[in-house]
Amino acid sequence: MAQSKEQRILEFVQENAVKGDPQSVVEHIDKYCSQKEWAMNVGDEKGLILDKVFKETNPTTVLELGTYCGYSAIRMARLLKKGSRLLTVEMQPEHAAVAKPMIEFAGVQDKVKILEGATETIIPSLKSKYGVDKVDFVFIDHFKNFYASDTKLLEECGLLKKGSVLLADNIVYPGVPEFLKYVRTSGRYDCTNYPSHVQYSDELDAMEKAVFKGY
Ligand SMILES: O=C(c1ccccc1)c1ccc(O)c(O)c1[N+](=O)[O-]
Ligand SMILES: [Mg+2]
Repeated sequence: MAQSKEQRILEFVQENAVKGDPQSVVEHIDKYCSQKEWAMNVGDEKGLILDKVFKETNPTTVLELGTYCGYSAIRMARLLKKGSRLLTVEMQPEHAAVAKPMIEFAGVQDKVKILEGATETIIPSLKSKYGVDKVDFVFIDHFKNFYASDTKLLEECGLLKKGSVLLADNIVYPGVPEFLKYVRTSGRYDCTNYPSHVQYSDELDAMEKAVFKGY
């Protein structure tokens, strides 16, 4: 069977990056995806925004919606303080099958757990099945049509606390208008927009930070 783009990215990392060095893995994914084949990792420019907001939050419990090849999970895990954990949800098995060895190659497998399945199923199980009380930081980067419904689901499941930070990718491209309207008009979030560009491109994009104000 022909190799997928995601498998080619993994192979490039395994053959060129430094094993056990998450920064090297991140840099090599960016190198491949900027020079060889575009891919929907959050990328280097928006990755710096992710780093900044993540460091400001200094989270203990992190949730990611949309693992893809593991780039942003590895990027966040390299900044995670001791004793913290990152749960990342991926619906597509073929992506999870690449992300797992990618995360292991980066050496962050003890901090990162991939949850395979649909967010609408997994989010309601986080407390009972994974022992989550509240999430401090949520990076939202999965199916664009699910951003708004999954944000409301996080609220309904009691997973957010006053100060929980949501950071959403793709505010401009492909765009998430329902999510943006909800977080900006519900009265439940303090929002900040971070203009940027589509990964590995000059096209405009942005990220949105939405800080939960409490129930
Ligand atoms: O939807 C796409 C997309 C659309 C068209 C072609 C390829 C990807 C996309 C583009 C940039 C992203 O950062 C991203 O997260 C996604 N995504 O699918 O989740
Ligand atoms: Mg994205």
